[in-house]
Amino acid sequence: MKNNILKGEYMFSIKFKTTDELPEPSPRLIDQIIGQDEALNIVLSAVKNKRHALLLGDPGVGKSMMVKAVGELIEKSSTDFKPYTILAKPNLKNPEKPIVELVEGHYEEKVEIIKPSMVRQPPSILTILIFMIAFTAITSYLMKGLPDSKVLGIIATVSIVAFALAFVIIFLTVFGATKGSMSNAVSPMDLKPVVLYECKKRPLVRASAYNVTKLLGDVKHCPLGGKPPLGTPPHKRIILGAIHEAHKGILYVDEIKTMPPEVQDYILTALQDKCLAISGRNPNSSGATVETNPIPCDFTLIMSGNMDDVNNLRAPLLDRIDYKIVLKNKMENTQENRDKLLQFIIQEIRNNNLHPMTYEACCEIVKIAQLLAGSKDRLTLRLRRLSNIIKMANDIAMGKNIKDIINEMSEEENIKKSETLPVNVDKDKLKSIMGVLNKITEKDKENKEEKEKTGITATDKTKYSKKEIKEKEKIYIDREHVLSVVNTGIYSMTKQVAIDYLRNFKRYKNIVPNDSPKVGVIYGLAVLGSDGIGDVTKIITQIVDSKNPGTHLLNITGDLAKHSITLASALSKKYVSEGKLPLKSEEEIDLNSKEIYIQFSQSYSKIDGDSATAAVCLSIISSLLKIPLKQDFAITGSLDLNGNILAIGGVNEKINAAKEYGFKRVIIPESNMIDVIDSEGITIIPAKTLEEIIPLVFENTSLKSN
Ligand SMILES: Nc1ncnc2c1ncn2[C@@H]1O[C@H](COP(=O)(O)OP(=O)(O)OP(=O)(O)O)[C@@H](O)[C@H]1O
Repeated sequence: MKNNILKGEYMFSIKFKTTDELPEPSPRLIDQIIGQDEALNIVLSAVKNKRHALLLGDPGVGKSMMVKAVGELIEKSSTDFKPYTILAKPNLKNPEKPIVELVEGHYEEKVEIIKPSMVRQPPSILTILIFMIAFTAITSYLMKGLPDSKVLGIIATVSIVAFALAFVIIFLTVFGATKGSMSNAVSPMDLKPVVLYECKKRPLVRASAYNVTKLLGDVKHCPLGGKPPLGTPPHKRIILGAIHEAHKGILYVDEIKTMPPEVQDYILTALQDKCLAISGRNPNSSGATVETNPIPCDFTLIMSGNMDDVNNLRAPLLDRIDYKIVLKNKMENTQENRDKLLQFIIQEIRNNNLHPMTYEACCEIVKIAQLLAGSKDRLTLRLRRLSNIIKMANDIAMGKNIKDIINEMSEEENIKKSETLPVNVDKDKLKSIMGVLNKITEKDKENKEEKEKTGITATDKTKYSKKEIKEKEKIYIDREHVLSVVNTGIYSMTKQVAIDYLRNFKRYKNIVPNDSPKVGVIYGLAVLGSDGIGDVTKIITQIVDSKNPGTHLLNITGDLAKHSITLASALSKKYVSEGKLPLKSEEEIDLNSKEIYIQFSQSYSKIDGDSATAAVCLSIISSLLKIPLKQDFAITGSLDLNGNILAIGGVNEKINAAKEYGFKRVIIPESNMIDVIDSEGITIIPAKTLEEIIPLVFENTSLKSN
């Protein structure tokens, strides 16, 4: 039954031709999460008990989705939640320290009558003028009554100073700045409290770790012009942080890799004190001098990131996170899980408003899920990638392929060109001719497109009833559409680079599958890029007699590869010296005088890994014994010092490469057989030990007859 899963009949527990026959999936996000039951239960329990949690896992396994689903649930269970409002008020004693208050329950704005006595106003121009007149009158009166010229002189000096002072004040008031901008000026409107945030239901606030302002809040600076206008009092310039908006709810911080250390310190303080003051984040702005009182922020913290990102978190913060939850990136390939994958396909179609999918296309998606999981008995849970493939297959089904886009663009280009015709061409006439021509070709194109899509032409449409046309017009995402996404690799950069590399380079590669047997020449298998594709590598060994015996590696840069080839060299020498191999050697071999050269021919990219160990070992044995190797196979497999062939990665990509290059056989480690998804078109030989495969790879004439 397991072997048949790809042929169709046992793929899903439900029979259908297209997904539009299947029941609608649940609209609740929590029911839409597949394959992460364990993690989901822990997150739910953490949130219920107000414990902090850290979600770790590969990209696109559903970390954000899980938090959103939890948010949806808490929103609905907010019956015991008391709404609150956060207000900012001016601090008349110290304007740079505005007061932020949390008001529980429903907040109603009070219309406060502000007495002028509450406000300290700067002297007005009129006051200064009256003061000046009075001062002049008093001075002249005094001057009249004072006969002593010395006293007169003093008074005259004081008057000049007073006049000068008054002049400066008037000058500054009129020309330098407005009254409102003077340091202590407060208009009655500026005394009104400002509502910073109204929270009516248990909040789930999301912020990216790198967005410091969004996360911790800020005080806007007071630029000349712009907003806020010059002279806006500090309490009106406060921006609340996500950390405060999440009070009594959940704060979800993603992208922890990008969280600066000082932000981690602030979060730590907030977790400990359950409140955090806001001050201006930009040290060069006027906001930096403002600091509020500590504002309540009692939240449950959920953070997420990829596994390696955890290294960016400071130990004291990590220590305060109760649950560290690792999400799975694969699930077992059982019928129950394939049904879940089908549920995911239907969800994606519904959530993204896509066309329905045929049964065959769904089967292909399962196959891709296996390929991305790297094994036949696993299905990937990196579902964003699958979702992208489904969306792109939908676009292709709608006829939006790359060629169409280029055609559309060149049509626009043609129209633009016609706009810039030489002056002697009658543009209007040309346009009308082009219009007629375009109409004719458009009709043809329409008919052709319609026929391709629905089997009926646009002109034929008149012959069918509305219901029949609707049925025929329906677009389905088919297997071909899914395959064209996968084959072009448009969902992955590394895959495209690998495809491009192979497309350009393959024709220059000196790979001759199924050639006559050759000494020291063997074909190994590799995978290019992390999401890459398989490739065949020609490995050649040459041995020369020398006084400096040793093994030299060519084209090898990776450390692991270097070590594995040292192992292969040692093991091959051991086999040859012991003479236990079932191979006829032509002559006695003096291993002490052999210098071994191993070349990974035409491999210009960085090579690493140990999956070529078995191939290299066979190649050295062949060269030492001068026995030709068959050329109809490619081989992959790591080796241990006892000659056991060990499992490798990317087996399916490697098998595909051997198939594509036209090899008849491929030898893989026996332990990798569980991973093989598609064995059609090539003979797969599982191997446990090196000795076991010797009769299969060397020419029969070279084998000892026991
Ligand atoms: N377990 C899942 N069940 C159903 N759909 C999923 C699941 N995981 C991912 N998806 C699909 O992939 C999309 C992206 O998932 P999400 O953003 O939650 O991934 P993530 O783990 O937060 O990724 P990243 O680490 O890149 O932020 C979802 O909107 C959904 O369509």
